[in-house]
Amino acid sequence: MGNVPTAVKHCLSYQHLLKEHLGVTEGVPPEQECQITGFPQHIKIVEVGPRDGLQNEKVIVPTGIKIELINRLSEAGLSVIEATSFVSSKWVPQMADHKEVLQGIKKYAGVHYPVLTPNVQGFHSAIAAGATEISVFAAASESFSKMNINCSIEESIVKYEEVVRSARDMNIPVRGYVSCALGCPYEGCIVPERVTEIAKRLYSMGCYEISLGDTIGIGTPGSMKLMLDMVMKEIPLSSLAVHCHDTYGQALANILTAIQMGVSVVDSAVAGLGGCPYAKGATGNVATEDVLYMLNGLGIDTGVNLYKVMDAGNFICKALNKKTNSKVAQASLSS
Ligand SMILES: CC(C)(COP(=O)([O-])OP(=O)([O-])OC[C@H]1O[C@@H](n2cnc3c(N)ncnc32)[C@H](O)[C@@H]1OP(=O)([O-])[O-])[C@@H](O)C(=O)NCCC(=O)NCCSC(=O)C[C@@](C)(O)CC(=O)[O-]
Repeated sequence: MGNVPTAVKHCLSYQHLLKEHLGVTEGVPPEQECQITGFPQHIKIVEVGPRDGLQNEKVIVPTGIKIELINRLSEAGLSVIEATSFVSSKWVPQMADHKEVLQGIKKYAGVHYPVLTPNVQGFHSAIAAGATEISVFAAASESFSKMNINCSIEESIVKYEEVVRSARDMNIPVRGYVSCALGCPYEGCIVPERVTEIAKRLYSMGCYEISLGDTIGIGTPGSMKLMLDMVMKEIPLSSLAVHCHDTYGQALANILTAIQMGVSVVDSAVAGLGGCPYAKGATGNVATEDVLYMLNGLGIDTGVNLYKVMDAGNFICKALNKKTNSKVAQASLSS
């Protein structure tokens, strides 16, 4: 839990809401009574806002703003912050300043700053810019793979094998994404067998963690459970993460389902920023603030200070001239 005091850890929890916002003074259960058994005791949040959250912004965000956002997120106690992506600037112009961002941020002790790399070219650029952890991103949908990275799933796996081999030679940890794990914007339904197969291939080539992406936020607790039931037979639970977008308002329910099944790594984006340039209509990732509020209410430790994440959310929303997508931040701003 680091050195975040308990009072802060539980800020904006159910108890806080009752006492501070609704003025209830009697019968408020102590925090520990809200710790529901059967959940992981600690959840690692992977903050993807600076990359997944910003990559879809049409107006180029100044590099200094991106750097300040990441620094604020580091100060909030997040242990993993996906900083940028080393993809082609012709494909994703918003990430063209990857080198400047990675080199400009303050590197906090104990905080990991992975970056996306689609091929060996991206890997070498990332390493030259000082990356110490990378992610590769495959899809469970053939059409999405073509649209997103201009190659088939099989071709992407061959490229990633080369990236992972190069990374292993340099002791660089690699995270693997499987997009369209609960549905595809072009093909619709994606069967769990396909997701499992791609996840297994990424895991066997050496990815230490597999993040299962509901790219278009179409999943429900039912489809999340079906998919995880199958993937969990092939990949250790401790190596799985969920990456939920909130297009259909199901993200928190899907995350709750996943953590009830023992998943202990959750991706999210500050202020619910985001969307994928190659998944038309997909809205942002689940908001980090909302995930934290739910986990705080369950008495689950994250080591992250919700107030500081909200502050980072206010900062970036102001810079983008946008309203936050976080329900918790909205409620807090209006109270
Ligand atoms: C993968 C490529 C590069 C293939 O793009 P391509 O055009 O097929 O690549 P190519 O190898 O034929 O090269 C063409 C040009 O791109 C350059 N190039 C080639 N590679 C790189 C590189 N790494 N960095 C910089 N430049 C690069 C290369 O140098 C060349 O430049 P030119 O000679 O024309 O001047 C392209 O399709 C691309 O960059 N796609 C962007 C994909 C992306 O960022 N998508 C969004 C992130 S994924 C996501 O959001 C989903 C996720 C992860 O969040 C999970 C979920 O929600 O599901």
